[in-house]
Amino acid sequence: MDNFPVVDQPNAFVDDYSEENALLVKSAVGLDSHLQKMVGNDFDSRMMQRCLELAKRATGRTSPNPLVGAVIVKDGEIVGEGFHPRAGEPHAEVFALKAAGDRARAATIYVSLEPCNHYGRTPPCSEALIAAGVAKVVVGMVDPNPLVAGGGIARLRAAGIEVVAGVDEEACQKLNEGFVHRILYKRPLGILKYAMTLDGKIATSAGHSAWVTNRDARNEVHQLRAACDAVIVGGNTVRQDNPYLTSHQEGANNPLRVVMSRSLRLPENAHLWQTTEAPTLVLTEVDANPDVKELLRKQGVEVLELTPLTPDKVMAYLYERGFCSVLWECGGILAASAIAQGAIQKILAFIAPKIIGGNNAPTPVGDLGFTTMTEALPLERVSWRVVGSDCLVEGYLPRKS
Ligand SMILES: Nc1c(N[C@@H]2O[C@H](COP(=O)(O)O)[C@@H](O)[C@H]2O)[nH]c(=O)[nH]c1=O
Ligand SMILES: [Zn+2]
Repeated sequence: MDNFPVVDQPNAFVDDYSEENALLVKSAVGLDSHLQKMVGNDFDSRMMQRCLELAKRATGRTSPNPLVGAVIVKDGEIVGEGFHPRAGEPHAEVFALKAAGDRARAATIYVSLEPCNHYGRTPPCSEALIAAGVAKVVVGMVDPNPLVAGGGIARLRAAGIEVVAGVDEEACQKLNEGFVHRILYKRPLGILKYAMTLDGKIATSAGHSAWVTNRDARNEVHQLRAACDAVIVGGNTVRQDNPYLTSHQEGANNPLRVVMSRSLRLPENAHLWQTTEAPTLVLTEVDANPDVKELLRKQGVEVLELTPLTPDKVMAYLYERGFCSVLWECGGILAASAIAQGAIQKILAFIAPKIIGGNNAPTPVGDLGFTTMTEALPLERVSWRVVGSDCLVEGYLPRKS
């Protein structure tokens, strides 16, 4: 399944694309002669799904840019593919065009995000598509970036190219929800993830939390981390759980591990400082213990002072750092503060069918100051699915007006 040379070596294939590779890709997508006869939405949707598959090859590596995939089809055959590997490198369309060469002329290109129309770190893809002589462009979603925002589509149409927009739009939007949020609100998308028992506890009253969920759910969390730019915990979580916060997957992205600690009462030896597969950033306040700062820095940990250290300030800082999505894996007190400050938009709650009891056992979200049920935050766009023996509930917090 993984043997697409054009995909596994995104940059190499610019020069390396061969007829043989084209055939490999073609058969991998299942474009046999009977599928070549598919027309209209089924075919468009299939090609857009392929774009998304390609885009995901760069999961966690493109911020502040989006994940984008492109496929060029000529006479029912894929003649070029590409994806955006990271910010500063060519866009998906450019890789696909290089791969297709002359075969791009009069072809259709599928791209999961509207082609850009601006000179950024790279020249506009709209002009590259016009120069290559493509006949039709099928777009997944319009680019919310004000530098593009429909301008790419308009430019292509003005050049006489047929443009179809909105194919599998929902899936395209979902893949880049962090990028879209970043562009619209000038903050990374905040995702609060927690694992609780059926009676709403994240640990026993003695603080023991390994493990609430089953292995499948934990694997899912690792994948989630690989798709995020940063993961945030508070000092308490470091002291109690001594987590790694990595994606635990060979070759996958690891997020920046962020610890928020005003007091800097942190253990001298923690997995976070002793593992090097992912960078660690400790955020604290200006007057925090200088000895601990020194000790952390000596262990290769980046230490920064943000005073006052609040969730919104942290998200503002991570936005400046170019991040699109940030995973909050903190305890209830920090989670409540992050929700109250609007630092969290999305909730992922793993629910394990276990009962732990205990009046003092911690819960996923601390006090929000609500006294009546009418104040409860109603999640929107809620969905749930079974992950191993657990249930995963996903939803979005309403935006404050
Ligand atoms: N990565 C990507 C696009 N990204 C668009 O271009 C912006 C970044 O431009 P630049 O700084 O030049 O890389 C990014 O914010 C988004 O609006 N566009 C596309 O057509 N295809 C791509 O593969
Ligand atoms: Zn572009």
